[in-house]
Amino acid sequence: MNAIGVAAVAESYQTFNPRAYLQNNYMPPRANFTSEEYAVPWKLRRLADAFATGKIHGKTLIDIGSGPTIYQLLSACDFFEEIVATDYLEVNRGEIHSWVHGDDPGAFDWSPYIQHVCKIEGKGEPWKEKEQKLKKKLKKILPIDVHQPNPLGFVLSQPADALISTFCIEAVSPDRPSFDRALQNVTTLLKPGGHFLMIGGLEESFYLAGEAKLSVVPMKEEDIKESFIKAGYRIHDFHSYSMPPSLKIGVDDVQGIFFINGQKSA
Ligand SMILES: Nc1ncnc2c1ncn2[C@@H]1O[C@@H](CSCCNC[C@@H]2Cc3ccc([N+](=O)[O-])cc3CN2)[C@@H](O)[C@H]1O
Repeated sequence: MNAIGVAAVAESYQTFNPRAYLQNNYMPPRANFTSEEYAVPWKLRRLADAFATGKIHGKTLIDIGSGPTIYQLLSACDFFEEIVATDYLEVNRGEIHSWVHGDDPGAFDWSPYIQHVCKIEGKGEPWKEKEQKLKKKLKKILPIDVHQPNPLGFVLSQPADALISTFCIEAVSPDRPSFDRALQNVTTLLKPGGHFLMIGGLEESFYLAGEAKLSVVPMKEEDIKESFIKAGYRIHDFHSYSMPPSLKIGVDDVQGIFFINGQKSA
């Protein structure tokens, strides 16, 4: 492991500002729900379609590097008994805790996301029901370090039935070998035969979150596929999205977004 690079990443995250990060990526123009040509509806569609197959379900889903967001869990919540959110930073775990417990008037408003997901899932589910369902299932919000062979420490009782992760591993890995090692580390948390849904940035080298400027290891489509195969996954589905110029707003240099559905070999 590139210990110096990983330490530098950890240092850079000390000034990560969750509110600035949410503003940059989860408010307009990126949070434009009018068409799936925009990034957020594209991501929500990928996740809704993956869970709609009914093939990804079980007792526990772990979200790797949740950040301060919960949108990535909205379509999953019908298919798991419990959902575990994780992040390296207490400030991000605190943002999720505030949303779950509704005890902070300044907490981020995810209702447009919940309404959009209910609409595209087409089950006629009232959005407040989905909101309550997710809050009830989000039972644990744990510290994680994907660079540790045992990313959750020894907290986990048994392997998860599925993993999900959005924009995390490429944004915390100084180089490709570190990315591959981190993917292998988190794969130990998943049962054989379990699915891992990952969304992330393509060809991204940096992003901003308030004072913090974070480095990202630029990954191409083929790099992601190769890393998943090396980590022992069968690739069930892969989609990529190209960032329109209107969404290149200076908060990062991301060129596109990938979605991958991998199944851990039994
Ligand atoms: N060692 C570690 N282990 C686990 N998690 C760790 C570790 N270190 C930091 N973390 C944790 O991982 C981080 C996850 S947020 C990473 C952001 N990724 C880049 C950003 C995301 C984004 C979002 C949306 C759109 N879009 O167009 O819609 C584009 C883009 C592209 N830019 C952060 O929560 C940190 O706290």
